[in-house]
Amino acid sequence: MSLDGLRDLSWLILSLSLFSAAALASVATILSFLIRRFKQISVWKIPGPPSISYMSGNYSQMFHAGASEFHAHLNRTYGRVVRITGLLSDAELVISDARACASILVKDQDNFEVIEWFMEEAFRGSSHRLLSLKGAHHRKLRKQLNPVFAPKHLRAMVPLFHTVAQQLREVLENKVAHGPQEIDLLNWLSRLSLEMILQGGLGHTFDSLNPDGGESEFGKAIKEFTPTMTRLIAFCMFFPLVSRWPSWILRFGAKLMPFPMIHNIIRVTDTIDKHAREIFDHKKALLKSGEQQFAQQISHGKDLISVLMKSNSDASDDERFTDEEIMGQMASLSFAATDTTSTALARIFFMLAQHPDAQEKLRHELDDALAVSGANSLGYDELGDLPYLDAVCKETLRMFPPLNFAHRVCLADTAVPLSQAVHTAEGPMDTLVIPRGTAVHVNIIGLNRDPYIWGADGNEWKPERWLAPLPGSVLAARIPGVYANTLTFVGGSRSCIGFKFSELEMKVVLSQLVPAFRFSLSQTEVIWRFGGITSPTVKGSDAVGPSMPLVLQKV
Ligand code: HEM
Repeated sequence: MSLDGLRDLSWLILSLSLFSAAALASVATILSFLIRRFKQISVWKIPGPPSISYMSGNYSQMFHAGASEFHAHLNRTYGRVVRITGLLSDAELVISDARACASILVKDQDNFEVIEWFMEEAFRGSSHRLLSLKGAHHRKLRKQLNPVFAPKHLRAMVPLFHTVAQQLREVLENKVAHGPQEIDLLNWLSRLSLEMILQGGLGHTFDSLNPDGGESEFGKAIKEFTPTMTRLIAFCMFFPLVSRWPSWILRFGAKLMPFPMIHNIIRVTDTIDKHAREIFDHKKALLKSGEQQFAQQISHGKDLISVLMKSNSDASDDERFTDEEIMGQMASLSFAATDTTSTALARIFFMLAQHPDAQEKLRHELDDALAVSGANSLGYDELGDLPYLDAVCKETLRMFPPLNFAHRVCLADTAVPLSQAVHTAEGPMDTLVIPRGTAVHVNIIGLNRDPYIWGADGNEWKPERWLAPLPGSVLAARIPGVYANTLTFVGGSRSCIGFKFSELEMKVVLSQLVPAFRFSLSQTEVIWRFGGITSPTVKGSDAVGPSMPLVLQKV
């Protein structure tokens, strides 16, 4: 056979193989869908809202900026277990039943994969990452990482937190030096939270609180991460089908897809990775140069990644983090820590502005504590001993969790017990059988406000509820959360690793700003919009993005 003939034959074989592989993959996908549809018959019996579109089901009601009202409607009308319709009329579940949440988040957690981290894994370039890992590998790395967040390391971080918070205090003092001013506080809290995790988490700075400086490329990418990810939730139904594929294939396929939001997430994660690598290389070089050089970092070597790198040098081979894993950690910590904490802080200041009495009470408590300490800032134990400060944080995080949902996808058919039976047309159902591939939205805000748990005033912001013993119904519910009987930081091995870091950061910032400024609502109406993280926006200014004007006045 001639050379040309051989070439034609190999092309033919290659084309046929590709065609057969594509045909097989399509048949497998369709079969998997059909099997799931069949298994989902029991899920369809669960009451839920009518679908409004064959293509997108209830997604346009569930995941748009004004969706909070729809989420509350689901709880009011259908209760703690609600069936909604997803993409291509797939059945999905929205669950705030405490026992079911305990099964999904803790007991049977290996059967319920985190959609966001999974997607992060799919779209990131490097072959090693940390918090996007699953099952045993995730548990192993999480176990190794937990000590980095131990109280002794957080305690050492308090002076650094105060320095950053004081920097913000000075910026704001300059702004209100000649009288009360309306200030977009969210903008400053976002810069502050970024700087806190940069300095406290990574031992680095982008000088984010410089009033003359712009936003860093890293900061922009961090801000874009969660909203971009949330837009991708519609694709979650396909993940169980591809979850075992290597990430380089997923990434290659994702680049070929005609969806700008997928290209966006690749760009965002690449940018975060690029900066994480630069910061890591710098830290590694310092560590090599010796203890003295390492301590010259902005955090004096007390940041989380420095602690990890130092303990890593002494770790045994099988416990040692690879460089790639440390970098993956740096990226994950940065985006997990920034917008969550800044919007939580923004909500606290907003509530204090709405409730001047509570603001005054908090100011008194902080002023008294400062007077007793005789210093210009409160230490770790002093901050931990202030009951009203604690109550304000807990109540705000209960009523307004920055993340309304923890999204999961079921990886294996699972029987999930319920605290309270669901009433279907065919009678009560006290165990849910969730088929593989079903998306499950753990309804954090629904459980945090459940009137059967928290009482008839569960929907009201009342810090005082934390100053007395909690009602027996709260303890009886056995809420599987790591923080204050709420799901704000969820529970199980996937719970928020940084919740104590975040709590401490919030308390430090409140202790610096509340004694210095009086906060009141401005004439401009602020509304809170759902979008992965619930954030404030000026009513009618959709294009401008999140912002929260408040009036600040020197005390
Ligand atoms: C008010 C602030 C915060 C809130 C409300 C919050 C909430 C959460 C929630 C709900 C999860 C679980 C998501 C899921 O399972 O679907 C989570 C995970 C995580 N958070 Fe936070 N977070 C906050 C601050 C922080 C901070 C400051 C850090 C780092 C210093 C951090 C680091 C992480 C990491 C690394 C994970 C993944 C844990 C894992 O998969 O093992 N978070 N967070």
